[in-house]
Amino acid sequence: MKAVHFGAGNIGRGFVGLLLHEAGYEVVFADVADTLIAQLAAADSYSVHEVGENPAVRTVDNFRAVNSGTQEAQLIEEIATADIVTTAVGPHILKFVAPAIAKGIASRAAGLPPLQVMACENAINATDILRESIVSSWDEAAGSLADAAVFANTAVDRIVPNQEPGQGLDVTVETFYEWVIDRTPFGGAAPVIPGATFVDELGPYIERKLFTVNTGHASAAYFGFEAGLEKISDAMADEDVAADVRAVLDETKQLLVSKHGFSYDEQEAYVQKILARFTNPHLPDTVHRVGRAPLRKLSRHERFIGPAAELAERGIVPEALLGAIAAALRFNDPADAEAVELGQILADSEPAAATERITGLAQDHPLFAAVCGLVEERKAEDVAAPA
Ligand SMILES: NC(=O)C1=CN([C@@H]2O[C@H](COP(=O)(O)OP(=O)(O)OC[C@H]3O[C@@H](n4cnc5c(N)ncnc54)[C@H](O)[C@@H]3O)[C@@H](O)[C@H]2O)C=CC1
Ligand SMILES: O=P(O)(O)OC[C@H]1O[C@](O)(CO)[C@@H](O)[C@@H]1O
Repeated sequence: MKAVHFGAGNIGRGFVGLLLHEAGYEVVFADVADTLIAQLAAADSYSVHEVGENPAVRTVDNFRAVNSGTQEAQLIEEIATADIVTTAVGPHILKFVAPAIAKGIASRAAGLPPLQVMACENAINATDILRESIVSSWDEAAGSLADAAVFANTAVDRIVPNQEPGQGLDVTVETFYEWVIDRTPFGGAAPVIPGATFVDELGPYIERKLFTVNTGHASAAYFGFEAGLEKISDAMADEDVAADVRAVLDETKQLLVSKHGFSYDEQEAYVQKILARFTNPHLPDTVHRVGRAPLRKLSRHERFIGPAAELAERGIVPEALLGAIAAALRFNDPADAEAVELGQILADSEPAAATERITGLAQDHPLFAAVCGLVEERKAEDVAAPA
């Protein structure tokens, strides 16, 4: 059994690649980072260090590597003969990996079972996003895409921080993980991945994960950044930050319980478990990594505006989420390209235009005025800031 996995970064090596390896797949890592691909090609194995409660070290071997930027023919051949293709490249990168996947699917020999494609990204229905891009570059002469590939959405959850320099290919991760996969597209022929959980209705799980783990984690990052703290565990040790994060998760809990019918107690237990994960002092995780890409995180259906908009539509003012959005607007990390772009939008545009551009909210949406007020405040701070 062979899996081609795009993105040999933190989640690629420390989570998806590990679980595919443990499921018995030979993993072919595809990435555009030359040094990383050279390291993987030269290595026989790497270690995944699980830190926190019940720490463990797992070894990954039986992998190969291909440079998806420079070795297209080899990549297409790997995909043509694979059982599974997965990605962990970032939601905005999916459109760039789609053409090679389309060509690989088109090159499959007649009689092979359909290629099983799963995007493992922090985005609602990331595989659908990938499939749309594959459809756009599909060559109709190759026959029916639906006969040649099956696409399943997934939700992935494991905190994998940026790795310390000098660690080589080894990855430090938290002990917890959850990979939830929509079983329904496989029609009885789902892959056997013991570390994954297959469900018949993925939607509520994806939304619960994004609006709890990711909303909470990013809130800790933005509140922590505002408080001048560096590590996520230090941010969570700060009483004010912890209380603000808790208040945010109370609001998303209210939405998730009423929208998806999770019981109050079940959601509370989920929140408690996640808050404990954020405090893990063994993870060298920073507010800069967890707060990365604020424009993506502030977009319309993402972890802040998504739940805040739905609460506002229900007549509820999401005070705590608005606090987190205000903190996100202050995430001016000069090393983060999206944070720099966010600063530029705030500087160059009028409040209403900036709000629309950053959040995708329509001006007549019940959340718009409150967010626009925050944008206005943020702009005033910049104007008032010393040069
Ligand atoms: N790190 C974490 O704790 C978690 C991350 N995620 C999601 O997993 C995805 C990946 O995140 P990380 O592994 O943290 O990022 P990362 O930056 O460590 O890894 C991404 C990898 O993708 C590669 N890449 C970029 N463009 C590419 C292309 N065109 N073709 C092939 N490879 C390409 C990069 O070189 C890099 O090695 C993101 O969607 C993220 O939201 C989900 C759950 C947890
Ligand atoms: O690219 P993103 O959305 O910041 O993804 C990383 C996030 O995913 C998580 O691992 C949660 O699964 C968080 O640790 C982290 O904040």
